[in-house]
Amino acid sequence: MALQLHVEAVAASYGARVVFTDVSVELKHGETLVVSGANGSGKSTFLRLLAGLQRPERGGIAYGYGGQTYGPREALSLIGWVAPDLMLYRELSALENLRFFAAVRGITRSDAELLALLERVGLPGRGHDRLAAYSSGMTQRLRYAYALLHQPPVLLLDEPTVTLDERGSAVVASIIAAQREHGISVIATNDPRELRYADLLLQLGG
Ligand SMILES: Nc1ncnc2c1ncn2[C@@H]1O[C@H](COP(=O)(O)OP(=O)(O)OP(=O)(O)O)[C@@H](O)[C@H]1O
Repeated sequence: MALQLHVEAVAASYGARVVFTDVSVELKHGETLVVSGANGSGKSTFLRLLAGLQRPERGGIAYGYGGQTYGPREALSLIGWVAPDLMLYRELSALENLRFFAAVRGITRSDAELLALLERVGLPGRGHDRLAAYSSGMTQRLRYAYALLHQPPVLLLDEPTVTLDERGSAVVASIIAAQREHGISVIATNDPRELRYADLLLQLGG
């Protein structure tokens, strides 16, 4: 099914601090939007609005999918989210984390499917290790497994390759490429190397 994102004249503030105003974007199925800008320009805030974790002060955000329109808060099952502040359970193994989040989402995944997903993100043979024993780059890889668990047509990636090595960055590149078949990606980044993913570029902060 085709997925579109419509963002119209959106503004965000925290109290008296205006982060951005009048941001509009149209994203079609298969496209990748890169959101760029200096520290504090509002990249994470923009992704949080798209994920329905925060409401815009003004303007509208809507996803079109299968002939229906969804606001961000109604679109949770359509969205996969990777961000540095995404918390996973350190006292559980990778596999247990994925089983838990599958249950929370009300989806059924066999252990074989979950292990295949871990292999896809570059964690073969590490499914039974507790996260407390994971490095920061391994934890970031697991965030991708979490985000892809329900095969979402919308992938929201905040600082996608933070803490990842070259092979980890290559895994991310293949996930973004695969997402072009499946829906859209929105990437918030300060890393100039990641501008190459952009079909559309949104520059925040002037
Ligand atoms: N929960 C919050 N309460 C108050 N102000 C906030 C909050 N979150 C963000 N801000 C402010 O909003 C502005 C934008 O922050 P945001 O994290 O969206 O920027 P960013 O472009 O993602 O930054 P970075 O590149 O450092 O990750 C900053 O001035 C920040 O201080």
